[in-house]
Amino acid sequence: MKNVLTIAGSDSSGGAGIQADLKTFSAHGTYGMSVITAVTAQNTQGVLAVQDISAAIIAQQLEAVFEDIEIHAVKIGMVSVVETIDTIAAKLKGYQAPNIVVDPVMVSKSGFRLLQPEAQAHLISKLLPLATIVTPNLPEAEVITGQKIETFEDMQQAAQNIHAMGAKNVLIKGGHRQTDATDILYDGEDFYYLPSVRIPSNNTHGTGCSLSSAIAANLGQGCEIFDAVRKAKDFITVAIEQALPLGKGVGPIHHFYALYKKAGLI
Ligand SMILES: Nc1ncnc2c1ncn2[C@@H]1O[C@H](COP(=O)(O)OP(=O)(O)OP(=O)(O)O)[C@@H](O)[C@H]1O
Ligand SMILES: Cc1ncc(COP(=O)(O)O)c(N)n1
Repeated sequence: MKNVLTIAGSDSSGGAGIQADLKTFSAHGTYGMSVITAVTAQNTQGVLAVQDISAAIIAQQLEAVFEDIEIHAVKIGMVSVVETIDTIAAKLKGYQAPNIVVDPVMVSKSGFRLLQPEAQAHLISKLLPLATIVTPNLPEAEVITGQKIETFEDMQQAAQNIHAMGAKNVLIKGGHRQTDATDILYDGEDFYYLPSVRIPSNNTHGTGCSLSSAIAANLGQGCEIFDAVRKAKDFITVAIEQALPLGKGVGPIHHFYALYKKAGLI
C-alpha cells in the first residue's frame, strides 16, 4: 500500500478539496492523509465563507504526518495565503517529499476566490519549482503566464513558459475549452495530447482536484509521468460520465464508479 498526502482546503459538500482528494486516493487503492489549509462553507451552488488555518497548525499537521508515516506522493490544492505557501514550501523541502503534484487552485467553479491576489506570485515562485507536475486549467495558466490561451498552440506555448518557471512537467487542462476537453502534457521535451470529447454535464464540481489527486496516487504507486496522467485522465472521464446529480447547482463526480463496477456492485 502506498501513502498519499493532500494539502488542501475542506469542502463541506464533499465534491472538491480534501474530500474529493481522499475519495480519489481510496478509489486508487492508496492510503490517504490530509493537511487542511482552510475550511470552506461550500455546496454545489457556491462558497459561502472561508476560514484559513494558521501557519502554525499547518506546520504541525505536516510534522505529524511526515515524522510518522512514509509518504510516497503529495498533492497540493487550495493554499489561500502567502504564509500557508511559505510553510508548505519549507516543510516539503525539509522532508524531501517525493512526487509533488501542484494544482494551482485560484477561483472556484462558482467564482469564489480561493487564492488571495497577493499570493499568486508566491505560489509561482515557491511551489512551482518543487512540482513534479503542475496542473493549471486554462484561466489559471493565463494568470501564471500572463498570456491569452485559446488554441492548442497557445496551450503548448503556455506549457513551455510554465516549465521554464521550474515545474518538471506541466499539464494544461482543457476542461474550460468550448469544443472538447483535450489536456496537453509537456515534460520539457515533448508534448502529449490527452484527447477527450466534452461531456455535456453540469456536474463537474471538483474535477481538477480529483484529477490532480489521481495523478499523485498513480505517481505514488510507481507510474512514470505519462502513464500517471493518462490513467488519471481515464479515471476523471468515467467519473464525469457517471457524475452524481446532487444538490441544486454543480454536482459532484462519481469517484467510485469504476471501482463499484469492477466489484459488480453497480
Ligand atoms: N465537460 C467535460 N467533459 C470531459 N472532460 C472534462 C469536462 N470538464 C472537465 N473535464 C476534464 O476534467 C479535468 C479537470 O479539468 P478542468 O479544466 O475542469 O479543471 P479545473 O477547472 O481545475 O477543475 P475544478 O476547478 O472543478 O477542480 C481535465 O482532465 C478536463 O479535461
Ligand atoms: C476547498 C476547495 N478546493 C478547490 C476547489 C476547486 O474546485 P471547483 O473549481 O470545482 O469549485 C473548491 N471549490 N474548494
